Amino acid sequence: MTHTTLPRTTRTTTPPAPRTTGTRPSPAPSAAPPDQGPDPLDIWPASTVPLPDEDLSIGGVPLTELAERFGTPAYVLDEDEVRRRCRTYLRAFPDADVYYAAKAFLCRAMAHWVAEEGLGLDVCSAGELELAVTTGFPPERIVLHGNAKSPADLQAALRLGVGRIVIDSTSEIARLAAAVPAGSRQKVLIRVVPGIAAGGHAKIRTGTDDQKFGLSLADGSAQHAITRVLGQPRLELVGLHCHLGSQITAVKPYLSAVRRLVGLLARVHEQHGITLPELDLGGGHGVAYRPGEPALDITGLAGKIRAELAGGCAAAGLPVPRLAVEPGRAIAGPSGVVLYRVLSVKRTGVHTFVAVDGGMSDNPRPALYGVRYAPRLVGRHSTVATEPVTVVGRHCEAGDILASDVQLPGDIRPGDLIAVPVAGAYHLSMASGYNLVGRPPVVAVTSGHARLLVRRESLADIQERDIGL
Ligand SMILES: Cc1ncc(COP(=O)(O)O)c(C=O)c1O
Ligand SMILES: N[C@@H](CCCC[NH3+])C(=O)O
Repeated sequence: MTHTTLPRTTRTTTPPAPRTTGTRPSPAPSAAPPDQGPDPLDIWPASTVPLPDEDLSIGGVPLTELAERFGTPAYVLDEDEVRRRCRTYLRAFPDADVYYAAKAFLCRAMAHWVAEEGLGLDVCSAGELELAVTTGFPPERIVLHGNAKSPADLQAALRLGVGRIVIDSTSEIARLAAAVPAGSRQKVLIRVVPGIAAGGHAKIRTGTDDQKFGLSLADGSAQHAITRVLGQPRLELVGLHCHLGSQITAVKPYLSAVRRLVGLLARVHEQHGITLPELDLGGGHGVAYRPGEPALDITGLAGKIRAELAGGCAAAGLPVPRLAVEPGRAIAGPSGVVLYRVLSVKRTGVHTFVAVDGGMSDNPRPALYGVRYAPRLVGRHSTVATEPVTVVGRHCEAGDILASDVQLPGDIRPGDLIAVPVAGAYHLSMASGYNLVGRPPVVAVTSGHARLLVRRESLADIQERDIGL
């Protein structure tokens, strides 16, 4: 069996340092003194520089200028930060295939940057797939996922020639095999559930049994699926896949997964006499949403995975399979910032509610997982002491909370600009049309320039879809 390495033809060899690294004044005007905890800017893109009046620039562009030019709410993506994070992965995993998980955030520019950097792409729908391929993303560098792939997903994958399809259920096997044109073979992996609990919230843990993803090792479903796939001449089983969950900040669960999957590779070798050449460990690498929170160290993770894999394979008498990883959040998350304008401030006697012009329609994460963020007033220097406030959205739900119990100046008022870092992943990709407010635009910043990547969803867009009575 053969396997292909992701071509990295367009990647430049020396990653340039972020444009403004080293230009943050030290100490930064808005940075906390060392004895007062971590620097609040630690979780911002590396290009972030404090400006007068509590403004910040990202990619060389002041946030106040971006808010003026593009309106609010607006999502800002630091292109250099995205590229720098891609390169960190390629350096940490030089012998592996790194697939960016499009579900974290995808637009044409993002697909283009990721392709240029030499990564592959993990997609989970015909929509993500078509957007990437029509942007020029090489289909052979794409892996298709999904616990419930529709006929349209599979047809698009086969028509466009994706590199890998990850089998997630037994019923999918015959269906996929039947759709593969005669005379050709589709490379597939089997998504294995190793029975490992990891991830930032119960709703995003996928390595445990009894949830909707993958095929269990414990009950034999994974082994059964392997036998079934091997019986399909139009499918070429190239390896095993496993995705433990998301927002994982420890290395240990990954090492446990490696041990269990190497065990399965050894059993496959024994039972079927074949050596599977690939092992995809999925994504899930956690990031800090607030200063001082833990984040997974990618280079450390890579070294430990490599060692565990080499040791396990040597002990089992197997060659080391080619590794793949699928980071989403750790590439897109810290590269994005969202800007909101304050619309109202309400004091109930117990809480101060600072209501902004976005909300759960552009960021459902606090409502879904209780995630906490670190919003910041930008563009106005306040001399008033901070006090605890709750930043809420504009939607018709009391649970439309963006950040609870955060410190903002006591004179926070309508018209103020608020910026929230680590907003690049799973905000807009999970955005909804709730209350028909329209989804915010996406703006890229780099080298002192800003450009619109995705325009704001207008009332006309919304009305156009509704064909009437
Ligand atoms: C199969 C698969 N790969 C990769 C990812 C990316 O995860 P993360 O954004 O946490 O790195 C996900 C989402 O959790 C996933 O389901
Ligand atoms: N959507 C989740 C992560 C799930 C990842 C997709 N499998 C989040 O916002 O954290």
